[in-house]
Amino acid sequence: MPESETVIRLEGISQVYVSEREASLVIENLSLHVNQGEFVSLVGPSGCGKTTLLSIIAGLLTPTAGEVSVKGRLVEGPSSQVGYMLQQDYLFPWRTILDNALIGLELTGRLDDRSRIRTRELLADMGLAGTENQYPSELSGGMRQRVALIRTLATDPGLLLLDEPFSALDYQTKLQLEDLVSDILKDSGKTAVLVTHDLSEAIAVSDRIIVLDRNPGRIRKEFVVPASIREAQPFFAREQEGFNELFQALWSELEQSGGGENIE
Ligand SMILES: Nc1ncnc2c1ncn2[C@@H]1O[C@H](COP(=O)(O)OP(=O)(O)OP(=O)(O)O)[C@@H](O)[C@H]1O
Repeated sequence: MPESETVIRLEGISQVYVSEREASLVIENLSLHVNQGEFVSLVGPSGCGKTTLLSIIAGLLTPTAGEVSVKGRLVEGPSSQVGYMLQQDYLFPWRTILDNALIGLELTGRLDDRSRIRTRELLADMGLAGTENQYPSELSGGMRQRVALIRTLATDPGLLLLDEPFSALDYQTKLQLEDLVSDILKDSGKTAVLVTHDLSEAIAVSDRIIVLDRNPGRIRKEFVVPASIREAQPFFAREQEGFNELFQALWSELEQSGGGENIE
């Protein structure tokens, strides 16, 4: 793979958290490359360092050791190249839906007529036309999470970091949002890293799945999702040949890593 096609490069990453009582090695010597347009999921037992890794890629946390670069640049802090979406929508209750969706553009000094029109289009594309002047409390959980997604996409980041963005949603809404996110990423050629405890979700949306071990966090095993599953929309991916076999293989790895307890 040529250098230019690698979007995320983690080299020898270690993370030690130090508290008053102890120092704990949470991630040890982890290296990972993610290529342009790839959708990679991180799965693993609770506490194996998945969110810590996303924070390091996002530039919110400087690793204790190792190097991280995004699109060939060393990460030294947050960048508008990277969009981060979390399990909770963190919409501001006092701002309207449109103003919530525009906040990233506002904060990065890129709010103009064009970006405002584009954000309104995104709201309409995602079935939220007519909600622009409403407040978050007037919307359902699934609608609010779509607004959070639009807020993340409005700044047009090349890389999306998704930390369990669908886990608080009901099953039907979760499937709809998986399809939506997958379509958007495929159409725009964006790169994404998803943290999830849901193995079916990981298989349905990803090109590659990384299973992590804990104490300390390391890569245990990597699975490439077969083309027939990758090419199907997430909803139909679950019916493809090979889906159940991959689910069993992932489940077995997670059990051995001691992480069966939170896995769906
Ligand atoms: N700021 C911090 N200070 C000290 N320890 C931390 C800090 N953040 C995380 N940890 C610890 O580091 C370990 C990894 O946490 P992290 O949240 O990255 O794991 P995770 O794999 O995302 O877990 P989960 O699946 O439960 O969300 C855990 O043991 C956690 O308690």
